[in-house]
Amino acid sequence: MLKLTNLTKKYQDFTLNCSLEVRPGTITGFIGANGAGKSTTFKAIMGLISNDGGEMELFGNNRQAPTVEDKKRIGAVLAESCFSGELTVKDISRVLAAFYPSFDKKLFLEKARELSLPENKRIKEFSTGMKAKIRVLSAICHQAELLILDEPTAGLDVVARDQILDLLREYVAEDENRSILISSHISGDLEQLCDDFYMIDNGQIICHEETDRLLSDYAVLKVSDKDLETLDKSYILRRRKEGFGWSLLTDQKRYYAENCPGMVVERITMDEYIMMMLKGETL
Ligand SMILES: Nc1ncnc2c1ncn2[C@@H]1O[C@H](COP(=O)(O)OP(=O)(O)OP(=O)(O)O)[C@@H](O)[C@H]1O
Repeated sequence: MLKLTNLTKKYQDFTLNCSLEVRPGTITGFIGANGAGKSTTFKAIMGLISNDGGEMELFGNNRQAPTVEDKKRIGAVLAESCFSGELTVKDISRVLAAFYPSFDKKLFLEKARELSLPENKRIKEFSTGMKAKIRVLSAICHQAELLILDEPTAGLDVVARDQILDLLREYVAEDENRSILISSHISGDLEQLCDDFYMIDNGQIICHEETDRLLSDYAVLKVSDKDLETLDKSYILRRRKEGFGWSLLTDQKRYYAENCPGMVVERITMDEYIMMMLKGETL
């Protein structure tokens, strides 16, 4: 569906070098700290900025940037983008119907009602959350095969976030070839939604993992300074100093549970994983 190989963008004090793949029928998460390079990657994929090297394969074709036809097959939500403040939901439905032959106006207006978006209010009078909802809705109502979503749930309350996540789940469930690439600072959203995820740090992809594997095989081990000295560290990915000793990130939870009786082996959340990967030391 989408494959980036060493896609490069150079700014004065920042270099992006990104390789990732979004397979048909999957939701791929894209995580990283502020300034890590997520929006730059999304903009490069959509051709909003030129790239300085690398390759992009989109719908099976090598591309420098998506063509007009490619764009009709993509639904995108990019940071800071929104419709003109003068438009209403009804106006937007007309604009999208004119651009996308496969735009489903009935679905759009129906979902807008479900999301409590008034049809005749202008976008400039919308709240931040309402704007976020209309952006996502606009991306999913033209039967796109690929969604590119940069922080689609930013600024939404818990209920609205849940509604958006449901929309995205429905979108993928309706057609097994549809895919999503999504970034979010809310790791719980990604944990619930994504099949796999990439983590980017300072412009470089530092890991790629299946979400199921993260939840089943990764763990945080809690050990004292003394225990750390004698521990088999073959499967330790990161360590962090704590008051009691060390927190250790492993991707071989069972190995330590079986071989180190008495050791505290804690289930990991996406948040802890991100913290360990970004703030922990390698051994
Ligand atoms: N137009 C630009 N000119 C120069 N540097 C830029 C430009 N756009 C982005 N950058 C730099 O590229 C780096 C990555 O920025 P980017 O917006 O991709 O991060 P991000 O991962 O999306 O962060 P956030 O989570 O805060 O949105 C930052 O150091 C930023 O200053």
